[in-house]
Amino acid sequence: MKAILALADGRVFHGRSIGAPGEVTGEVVFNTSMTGYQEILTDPSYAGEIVTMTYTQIGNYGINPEDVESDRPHLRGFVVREACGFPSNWRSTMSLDAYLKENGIVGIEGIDTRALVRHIRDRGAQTGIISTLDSDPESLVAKAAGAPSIVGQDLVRTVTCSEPYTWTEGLWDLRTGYADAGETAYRVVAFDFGIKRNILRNFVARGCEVTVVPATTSAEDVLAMNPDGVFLSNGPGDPEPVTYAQETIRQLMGKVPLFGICLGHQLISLALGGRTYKLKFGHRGGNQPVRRGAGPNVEITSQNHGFAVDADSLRDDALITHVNLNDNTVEGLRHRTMPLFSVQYHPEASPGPHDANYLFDEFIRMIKDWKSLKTA
Ligand SMILES: NC(=O)CC[C@H](N)C(=O)O
Repeated sequence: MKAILALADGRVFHGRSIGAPGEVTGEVVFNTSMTGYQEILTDPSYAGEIVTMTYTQIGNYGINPEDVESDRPHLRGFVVREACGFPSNWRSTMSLDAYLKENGIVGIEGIDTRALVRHIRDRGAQTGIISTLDSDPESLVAKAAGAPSIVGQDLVRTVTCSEPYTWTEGLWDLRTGYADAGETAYRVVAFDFGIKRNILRNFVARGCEVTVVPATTSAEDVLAMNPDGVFLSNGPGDPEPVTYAQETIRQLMGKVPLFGICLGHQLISLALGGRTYKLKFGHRGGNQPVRRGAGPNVEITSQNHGFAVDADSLRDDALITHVNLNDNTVEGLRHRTMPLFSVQYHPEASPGPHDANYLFDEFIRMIKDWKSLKTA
């Protein structure tokens, strides 16, 4: 079956349908990871986005029920050069195409993804449409141009959990699979703005009793749970309209150690009085170089964000700890007096890289120090 991808600025690509038939609009972005397509499909941060994979063949190790970051795919559409129809992997239980169909995700293959990515890099990420229903390019471009922009929308409300829950699964091991929770020493409350499971697994692996709470939970309710630390998760879309979370974070600052990843980092920055802005085409991939501190230390990181924190908008009480070496944008910060730090990238990255995994240990250290101060 034929499918068309059209961009708001008039560029049109003709290809073949993969996954479900239909028509979807969203922000067209690209990801340069060579592996991890299951994690990308199920990362709630991609809600509202049509994701293009730059790697030429996707689906070659199939789909398994374990390598997921949430219970279902969240992105709006999926664009690949070639969707592999004959996966080879002992863990695979179905093909990419079957998985997309089962979950109602509209996709397209067989287009020149290099041309698409160069276009987005030159002109910027923008709204687009994938359709198997409408074959008129002009009509599709008009629909893409008329689709709502990702800027100004609160997409967190569309992915957050409705009730608090406890998380007990630890990290995965090749021989034994996912670990069970062992003895717990710290109580962590994790805000679900679109949380990825591997973050929760990293907390469990470090002896945390983890309670996940909805995005709209009040500071008062969180403090009533008597946490040793509070985590602010990744999540989709523009951080600016998520004002309720910024207010909650403002109320929690200085009362309990805080750690934020990606959207959580952006929300912390806004709560500190900073500003965020939309990047031209974002950072999405597994090889983004980040400089740590002022010295020569570089981490290769996994990233997925379309917005960034404006360095000039941060006051002196926020110390910029990490910087992206491709474009010098802010990748991490720490407060000079309050127990609080955050990163724009993903220390939990599954399938890696794992250079930044030490950040979970830093949070545990911060919790320990805070606990000993309280009891001193
Ligand atoms: N992974 C994330 O948390 C992404 C944060 C935010 N939605 C952005 O695109 O910048």
